[in-house]
Amino acid sequence: MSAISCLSSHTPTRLAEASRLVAKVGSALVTANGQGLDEAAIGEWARQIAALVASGRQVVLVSSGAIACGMQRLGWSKRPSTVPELQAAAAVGQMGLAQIYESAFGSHGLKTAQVLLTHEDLADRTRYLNARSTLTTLLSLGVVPIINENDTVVTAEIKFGDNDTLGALVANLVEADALVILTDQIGLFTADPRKDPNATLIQEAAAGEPALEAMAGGAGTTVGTGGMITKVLAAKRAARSGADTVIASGRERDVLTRLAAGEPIGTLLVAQQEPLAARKQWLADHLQLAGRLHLDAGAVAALAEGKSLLPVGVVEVDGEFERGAAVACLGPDGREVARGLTNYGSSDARRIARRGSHEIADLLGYVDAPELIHRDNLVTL
Ligand SMILES: Nc1ncnc2c1ncn2[C@@H]1O[C@H](COP(=O)(O)OP(=O)(O)O)[C@@H](O)[C@H]1O
Ligand SMILES: N[C@@H](CCC(=O)OP(=O)(O)O)C(=O)O
Repeated sequence: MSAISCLSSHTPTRLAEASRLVAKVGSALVTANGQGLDEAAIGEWARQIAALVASGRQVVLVSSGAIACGMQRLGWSKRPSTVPELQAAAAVGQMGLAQIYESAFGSHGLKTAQVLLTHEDLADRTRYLNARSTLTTLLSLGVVPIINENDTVVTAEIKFGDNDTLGALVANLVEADALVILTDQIGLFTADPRKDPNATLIQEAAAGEPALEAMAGGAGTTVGTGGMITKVLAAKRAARSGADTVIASGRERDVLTRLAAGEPIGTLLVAQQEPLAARKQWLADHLQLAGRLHLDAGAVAALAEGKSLLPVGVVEVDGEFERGAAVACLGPDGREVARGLTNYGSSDARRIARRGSHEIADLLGYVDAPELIHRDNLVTL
């Protein structure tokens, strides 16, 4: 049996016990492949989510489609190439999304809340905690939060871009039990089925299994962003907080309610690790880091054993950063092995790199801490 073959596809899945779910619907689905918002499909998901809420579950919906909807409202047949035009389309289209969700859920007696997030909102610890308490309050009030990226204010460099990543970060933020990614395929295939007619569906695998990344390709249409690779990586991220991920077709009849009843549909990517502590989770979810510390092999081994990072194991420091910044720790092969919040800014870190902790006072004239990164502020990857 290969590492990615079915584990237990005929037994009810853990989704049957999931009390908090994040469902993500992709651009291609929401907009019927860019042809304007698919009201019938949106009505179907709203009906199913209303049934889940009525049964005591909490559901967060991450919905794409602002840019595609805005393009249609503005009468643009081609996706614009400039960032301000894309942002303008998103601003126009987000109104369409909000309107349609409000009325679809309203017809089932449910209230919705619009939450637009950026990468920076989730990287800043205070804003992250604010977003978390707002979302959990909305859920406890029985409201369905509808989340999208705040496309209008972000620049290309700091965009989530695809909403799969955003869905995973939201699943971690609210500590969801499951992330359900609905798309235009019935699941993850061994290769892109648009290109390989012999591709077969993966029914179940471990989230984070490296072989999955080799199978997953890019977006299938010009409307979608990211494709399957971002979904596979999203499952890996969501697994860090213990959430299982399902990739399934949003056009499958009653897909959400059947999944929540434990029925195996699409591809189930099972979280296999113990959930990280909330603070470490936040650290692991940073998409951008302020600098990079190059470690020697001994330091890499020490981190793997759960120890703090001492300056003696750091051979080089890249970037300019302040004390308290989130930085990457790279092994001798250049791979990121850990990340953490540094006790020293970059210029001091350079001065104490390769030196024993007892030398810090002489080198800097002060000692903040004997470690460059304390193990409580460090997460290994
Ligand atoms: N291994 C794979 N299995 C299934 N689909 C794949 C695979 N690799 C690439 N794809 C493509 O990913 C597309 C879905 O991603 P995307 O276009 O970004 O949609 P969405 O807007 O739902 O995120 C599919 O239409 C398919 O063409
Ligand atoms: N935030 C963008 C969505 C980005 C996007 O298309 O993502 P995806 O649904 O993952 O292909 C929008 O609303 O247009």
